[in-house]
Amino acid sequence: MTLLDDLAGGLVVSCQPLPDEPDDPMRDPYVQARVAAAVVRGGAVAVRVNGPDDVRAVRAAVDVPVIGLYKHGTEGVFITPTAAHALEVALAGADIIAIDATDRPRPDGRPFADTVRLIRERTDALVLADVSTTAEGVAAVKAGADAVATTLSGYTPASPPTDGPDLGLVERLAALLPVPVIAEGRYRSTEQIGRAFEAGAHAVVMGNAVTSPLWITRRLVPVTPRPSGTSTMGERA
Ligand SMILES: CC(=O)N[C@H](C=O)[C@@H](O)[C@H](O)[C@H](O)COP(=O)(O)O
Repeated sequence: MTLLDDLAGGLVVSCQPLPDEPDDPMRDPYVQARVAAAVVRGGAVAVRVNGPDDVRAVRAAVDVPVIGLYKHGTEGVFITPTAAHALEVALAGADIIAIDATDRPRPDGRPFADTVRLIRERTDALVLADVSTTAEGVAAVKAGADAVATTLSGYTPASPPTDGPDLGLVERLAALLPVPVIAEGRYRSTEQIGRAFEAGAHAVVMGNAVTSPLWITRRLVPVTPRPSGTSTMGERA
C-alpha cells in the first residue's frame, strides 16, 4: 500500500493560480489553502499545488495527500525542473512530487532518473512523472517513477495541442505501464472524467475548471451580450 492507493478512482483537484497571470488575485498561499480545504470538503481525494509557500499552507489545511510541484519559468522544462526544486517542495510537505519527465534537456543537466534517486535517498515522497507522450511514460517508469500523469500532453513539441484532454494517451499508458496512470490536462466535464476512468486512469486531475474564478469567468463572459470592460463604475467617481 502506498499513498497512491488513496487516489484510486478519485478526483484530484489542482489548486493553482494561473501561471501566466502574475496579478491573479488567487496568488496567495492563504487563498489556495482555503480553496484546497473546500475541494477536499467536496470530495477531492488529493490536491495538486505549486510552490513551497502554497504547499506549506495547503499541507496545514487538508488531510489528504498533497501533490507538490515547483514551477520555474514558462519555457522548456518548467514543472519542478531541477532536483533542488524537487527537494524544496518535498521539504515544504508534499507527499508526492510532480516532476517533468519529458525527454527535453533539464536546467541542472541531471537526468530524470538521477533526480528520482536523490528524492528516494533524501525524502519519503513519491514521484509522479508528468509526461507528454507514451515513450516518455515508459522511460519515466524505467527511471523509477511511482506514477505517471498525462499533464504535459499538448504543451511540448512532441505532443500537438488539442482542445480537450488526451484520452488516447491515458489509454496507451494504462495498457502499458505497471504503475498508476493519472489523467491530467484540460479536463472540463463530468463526461470527460468518466471517459478517463474508462480509458484506465487511476485518478483524474481537474484544475482551472474547478479552482480558477479568473479562468472560468473569462470563458463565460464572451458568450454574454455585454463585453467586459464596459462598466460605468469608473465614471461615477
Ligand atoms: C501544463 C501545466 O503547466 N500544467 C499545470 C500542472 O500542474 C497546471 O498549470 C494545470 O493547471 C493543471 O495541471 C491542471 O489544469 P487543467 O485541468 O486546467 O488543465
